[in-house]
Amino acid sequence: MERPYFPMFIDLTDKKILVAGGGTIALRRIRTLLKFRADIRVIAPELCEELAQLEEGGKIAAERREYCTPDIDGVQIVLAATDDHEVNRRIWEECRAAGVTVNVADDRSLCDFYFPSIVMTEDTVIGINCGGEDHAKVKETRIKIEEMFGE
Ligand SMILES: C[C@@]1(CC(=O)O)c2cc3[nH]c(cc4nc(cc5[nH]c(cc(n2)[C@H]1CCC(=O)O)[C@@](C)(CC(=O)O)[C@@H]5CCC(=O)O)C(CC(=O)O)=C4CCC(=O)O)c(CCC(=O)O)c3CC(=O)O
Ligand SMILES: NC(=O)C1=CN([C@@H]2O[C@H](COP(=O)(O)OP(=O)(O)OC[C@H]3O[C@@H](n4cnc5c(N)ncnc54)[C@H](O)[C@@H]3O)[C@@H](O)[C@H]2O)C=CC1
Repeated sequence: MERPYFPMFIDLTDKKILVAGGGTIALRRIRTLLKFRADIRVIAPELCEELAQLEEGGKIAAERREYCTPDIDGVQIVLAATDDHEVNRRIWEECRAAGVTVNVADDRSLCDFYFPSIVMTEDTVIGINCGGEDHAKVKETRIKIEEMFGE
């Protein structure tokens, strides 16, 4: 690994998280974040069906419109997960300028942190990452660990 990132286990219960984008990747990541009782707001012109259900169930807040700059005010963590590279890059620039921690799903070079793959048991949380270099290996490793725990 050329540039390993430090795995830091943080309390999400007091953090506001903004997710720009409401598609497949946003959904996968929000499902993970909800296990850690995060406070999540989604901004996207279109939300996939499952995210709409999470909104109806009161699990997340959502607004159906394009991302705009004031959305990052008062937020601690931002996930840029739209399908528009320019928008994701603009979000990164604005978060950088405002000192907000940001992850950009379509560009590993613009990630303050990588989104981990997670195996969670009753008393253990295992985060997996390959330094941004091998998404497939992260997934394989997650499956191996799940098998180890009999999940
Ligand atoms: C660097 C990182 C930054 C970050 O986003 O945080 C990143 C970046 C990128 N991923 C891309 C593609 C894919 N990623 C996956 C899967 C996962 N990717 C995840 C994490 C990360 N992905 C971060 C660290 C990873 C590491 O350490 O290597 C996981 C663990 C977590 C999660 O996403 O929930 C999850 C596995 C979860 C599990 O199964 O357990 C699949 C497969 C699939 O979707 O099934 C594909 C499609 C196939 C392929 O390309 O391999 C692209 C190109 C996008 C494009 O083409 O536009 C980029 C952009 C780039 O590399 O610059
Ligand atoms: N890091 C990872 O693991 C992976 C990342 N990707 C990347 O993630 C990104 C998202 O992919 P998917 O979720 O599959 O796309 P998708 O097409 O399912 O969803 C895109 C979402 O972005 C929203 N969107 C578009 N313009 C927007 C704007 N201006 N403001 C707010 N929201 C906006 C759309 O309304 C939609 O909800 C892509 O850039 C893709 O390349 C894809 C696969 C894996």
